[in-house]
Amino acid sequence: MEPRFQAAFKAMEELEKGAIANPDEGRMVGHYWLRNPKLAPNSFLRLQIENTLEALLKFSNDVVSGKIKPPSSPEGRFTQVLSVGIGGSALGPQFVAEALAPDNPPLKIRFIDNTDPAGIDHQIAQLGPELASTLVIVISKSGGTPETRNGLLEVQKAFREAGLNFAKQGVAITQEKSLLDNTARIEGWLARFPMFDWVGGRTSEMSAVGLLPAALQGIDIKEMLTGGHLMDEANRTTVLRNNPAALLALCWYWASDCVDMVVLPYKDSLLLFSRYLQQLVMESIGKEFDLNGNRVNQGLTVYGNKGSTDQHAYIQQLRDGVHNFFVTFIEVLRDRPPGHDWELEPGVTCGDYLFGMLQGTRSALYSNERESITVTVEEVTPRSVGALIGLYERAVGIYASLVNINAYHQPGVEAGKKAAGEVLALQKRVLAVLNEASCKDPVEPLTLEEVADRCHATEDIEMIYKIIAHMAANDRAIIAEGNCGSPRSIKVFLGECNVDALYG
Ligand SMILES: O=P(O)(O)OC[C@H]1O[C@](O)(CO)[C@@H](O)[C@@H]1O
Repeated sequence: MEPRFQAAFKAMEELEKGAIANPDEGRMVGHYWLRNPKLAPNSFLRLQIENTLEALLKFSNDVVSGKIKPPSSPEGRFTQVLSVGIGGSALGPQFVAEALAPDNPPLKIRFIDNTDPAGIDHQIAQLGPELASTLVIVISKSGGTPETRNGLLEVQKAFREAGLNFAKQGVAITQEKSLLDNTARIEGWLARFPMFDWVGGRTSEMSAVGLLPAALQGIDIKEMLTGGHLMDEANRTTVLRNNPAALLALCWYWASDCVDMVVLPYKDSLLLFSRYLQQLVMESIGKEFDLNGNRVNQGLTVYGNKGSTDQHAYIQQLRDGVHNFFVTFIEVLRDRPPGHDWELEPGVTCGDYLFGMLQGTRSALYSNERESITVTVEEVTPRSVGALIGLYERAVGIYASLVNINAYHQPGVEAGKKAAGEVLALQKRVLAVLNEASCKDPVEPLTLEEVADRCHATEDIEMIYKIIAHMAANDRAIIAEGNCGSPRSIKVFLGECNVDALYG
């Protein structure tokens, strides 16, 4: 493997110097500069990074100290953060909050990371009167992701209904001049922080995306950056056996007949690490074509929660069942902060049990020829979390070089987004057809075949059935009579005719 690693190291060196490492999108890949701005290929980018860090530190200090206040909160200061974002604009902040937020943070954080109305309602309801002291951070690199836009619109509605001025409590993190940036600027939001073209969503935790929410929770973000920076330095050696990320990528390569990567941190606070890695690894490595255009269908499937909890869920299958995986144990040496430990039986602490479970599971797997990797950190601190993120970011990049794919684009995601748009367009046509039939006198109930025919979408009849079932279940003025279980029996019409839509 040595020559291939030397090629991967060279590619990484070029990437760090500002090469167009994401060729399809014509982009540089600069997340390593975030923790060492001196590496940035020019002084303009270096200053952008430094100024953004300085600005967000000042902003978070002012919010935490109460210098920046919400306009109409009885507490007189911000007490909550509501983060609206999805994918790379949520997973890092969620992981870091779970891993590092103190028990009583200066601001507590909540997330809206979906376009599920009930989920959004739940988050807003949980805030209750504290909405008045909630700082809403809307995070979207592109500034146009529909789920995030919907979350924003829902939150803004809640603010209006509570008689609050959203702009005075809203912060945008997005690329300059994106739709979100323009909205925030025109509406005069409290603050805006930039996302950079050369930082991908899934590697954005150490940009404003991850750093601002972390700082507001009282997490030492400079330590996170230091951890990432030190890890990057260790990963720059071209001596394979001394390079942690290269060794990790080598293990993945060695195990790549087993495409399932089970990540098991034995530490509750690292529960969301595997969820975070799911995007980082799968969106980066899961590719149809290699860089030469050959179909390769690459991928590593990441899952896992935490040990020893998962031992009582699926470890049975790992030990005895289908052998299509390798496990990564994340071992944390420090059980508790110093001075808090006690022996619950002579010579044994609670943490000793956790340790025993990890080692026992590892041995039990090994005895049945199931291989594993162990990543050990001394304790969960901002520095070690920064280092873990740095380790996996670099391992993904190196692995991508080994299998000759572009780790930094996500063409497959676009297909789903486009298809979702087509479903919503079809829904509008269905509504128009139903409206026309429902405006007749007498109303003309239609079968699904008739709806599909009039929509000129006979091939989409199943989707039309789904659209109608969904709308009928949601008080949308659609009346569907018949038996859901036998779609041919269904007849549909609207409860009222919308004359404007008919002629508009
Ligand atoms: O930050 P944005 O532009 O809203 O995108 C959110 C996420 O959507 C994706 O583009 C596709 O899932 C991710 O790569 C990204 O992290």
